Amino acid sequence: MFKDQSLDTFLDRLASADPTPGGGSAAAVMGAMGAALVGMVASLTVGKPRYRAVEAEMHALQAKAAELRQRLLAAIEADVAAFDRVMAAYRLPKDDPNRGEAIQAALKGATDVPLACARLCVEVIGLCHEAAEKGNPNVLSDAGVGVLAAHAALKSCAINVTVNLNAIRDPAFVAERRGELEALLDGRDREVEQLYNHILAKL
Ligand SMILES: Nc1nc(=O)c2c([nH]1)NC[C@@H]1CN(c3ccc(C(=O)N[C@@H](CCC(=O)O)C(=O)O)cc3)C=[N+]21
Repeated sequence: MFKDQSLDTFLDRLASADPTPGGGSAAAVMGAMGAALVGMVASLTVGKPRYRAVEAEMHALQAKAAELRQRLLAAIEADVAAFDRVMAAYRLPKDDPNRGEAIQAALKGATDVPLACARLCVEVIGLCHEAAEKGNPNVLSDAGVGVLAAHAALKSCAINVTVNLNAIRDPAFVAERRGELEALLDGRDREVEQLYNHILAKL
């Protein structure tokens, strides 16, 4: 399991010529890192008398961040499985009558994994706002790193969804997924840029 490997081993495998883990798994790692940074802000806020007013919210934030981190960590593995299936389908003999269908089915799976990951990243970005606004100000910069990581993850998921959709021949599937992706991305650059600038100004 990739998630149980050391960071060093994971990065070696990412850098290798093996197709997986690929950019899809890297996106999930970035998202998980964003969630972990929200967790850090919440952990450094709870239990301190100075932040008693936000104690309950910070506990909830901590729990939500932990859950999202767990789900994004699972997406590392899910993306490996989904993209391995794509590679395996492409490697079927060219004259195999099932090859085309196998590729299409695999591409759909390899689209839905990063799309699900994108949804989680949008949630992490939402949590970063709360961490920045109500968390311990000593770690405001960490909330900033978290939102940038989650945003990089979201946009990376969008790249993988898009590249796969471009090879899918089912117009209804493509339109539906593209629509959801656009909704997830809508206004996000501006939102993150604003939070980033707000954080920078308060450091
Ligand atoms: N959910 C998802 N996750 C991904 O990680 C993902 C994705 N979708 N969609 C597409 C991109 C691109 N990507 C590649 C990785 C390795 C090769 C690769 O190893 N190519 C070899 C050929 C390999 C072979 O044919 O055996 C080469 O170019 O020489 C290609 C493409 C992963 N992506």
